[in-house]
Amino acid sequence: MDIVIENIGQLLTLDKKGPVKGSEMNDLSLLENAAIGIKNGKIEWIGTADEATNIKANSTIDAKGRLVTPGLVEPHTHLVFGGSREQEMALKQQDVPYLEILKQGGGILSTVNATKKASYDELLEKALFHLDRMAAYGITTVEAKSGYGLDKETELKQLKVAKEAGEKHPLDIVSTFLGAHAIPPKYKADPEGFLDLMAELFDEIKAENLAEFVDIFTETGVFSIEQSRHYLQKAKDKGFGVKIHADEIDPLGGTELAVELGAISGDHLAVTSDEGIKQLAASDTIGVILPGTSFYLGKDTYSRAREMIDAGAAIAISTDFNPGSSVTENLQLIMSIAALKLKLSPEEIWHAVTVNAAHAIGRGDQAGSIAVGRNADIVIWDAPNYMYIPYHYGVNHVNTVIKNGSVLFERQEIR
Ligand SMILES: O=C(O)CC1=NCN=C1
Ligand SMILES: [Zn+2]
Repeated sequence: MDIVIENIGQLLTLDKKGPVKGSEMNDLSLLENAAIGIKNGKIEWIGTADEATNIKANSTIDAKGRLVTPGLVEPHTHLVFGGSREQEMALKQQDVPYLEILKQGGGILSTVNATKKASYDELLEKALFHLDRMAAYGITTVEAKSGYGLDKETELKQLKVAKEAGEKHPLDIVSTFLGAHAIPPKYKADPEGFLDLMAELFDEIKAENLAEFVDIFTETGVFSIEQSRHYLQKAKDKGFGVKIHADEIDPLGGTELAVELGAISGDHLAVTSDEGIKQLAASDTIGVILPGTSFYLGKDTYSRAREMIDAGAAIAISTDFNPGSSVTENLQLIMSIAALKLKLSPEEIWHAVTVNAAHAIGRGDQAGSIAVGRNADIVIWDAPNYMYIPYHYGVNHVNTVIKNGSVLFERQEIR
């Protein structure tokens, strides 16, 4: 054995077929006084602390009775972007609505301008920097969207940056093409024409393996249900999985569209209708809930994720890391907001940041669980149990992050 992690107080394996739905999300199996054996970057053995004493290993890590879980899976980020939008904070404080800022040419369009100006290397360096911070927060697999180009050249630039970031950085990246993120000014009167332009990229993106999913912002003032249906059907016909930024601000019925199209996930779902909750619960589409965005946009209402799970849906949660509507890589903070504002139990939250998040990006067989044969993506936490993480909010509880069997991050003691 290469490494044995011994003296694990509480081990959450989350070793379930998944996606985990409804009341199943509350059924969290855990092992106490456990140990894990790692060999060639994979999990080779899981057992008790006593059994571990008979195992020869090149090195051991003493978990000192702490919590150990799978590496977190981040299913929804806008990782690759130029610039920043701190100047919009004042508008948010004056309660200028998100869609109004966008209409005035700010918001997404402001980041589009900055992304077009940024060089490939600047975008790559920035993405690697944010991936380092995500790793330090315990995240070991990340979904990354394009969507700040809104022209062929810049959308491809973003996707190529994400691909190279995945090759250069130890975290695993899953890419999504979000060229349909907003309508650029020159297509203001012709959103369909813009979607046709973005759809022309499908063949090249598929051929160069630049994205596995195609996503669209279905929202008032962006793309309608009909435009989204037509565009995503084209993407499905080209062999892409589909996702939808659905029911974030206005309840257009994006959740129902995600279910209708067999989307792997419907994301945001902040204002999903009763009918949408019913259809989601009866489907295989995973609801990816972004409560940090509701918080950051100063919303009084949050996704009805509690009702979604009670109705039988599979739910994942995410930071929605992006430069305008949720500027944080701290998925642990989102776990706390999910507890306090979505009223999810700690058990549901742990399913939502591991096994269900992995399934929401097509990695259910590779990430989000600790099981023999899986990649050794593991986090040792400075916490006695799994309830502690959502309970103690806003800080980083990570002690050690292991990715494919290598230690990526260890908290440094200052004393
Ligand atoms: O504002 C942004 O940059 C990201 C976003 N897209 C749709 N909702 C939020
Ligand atoms: Zn988003």
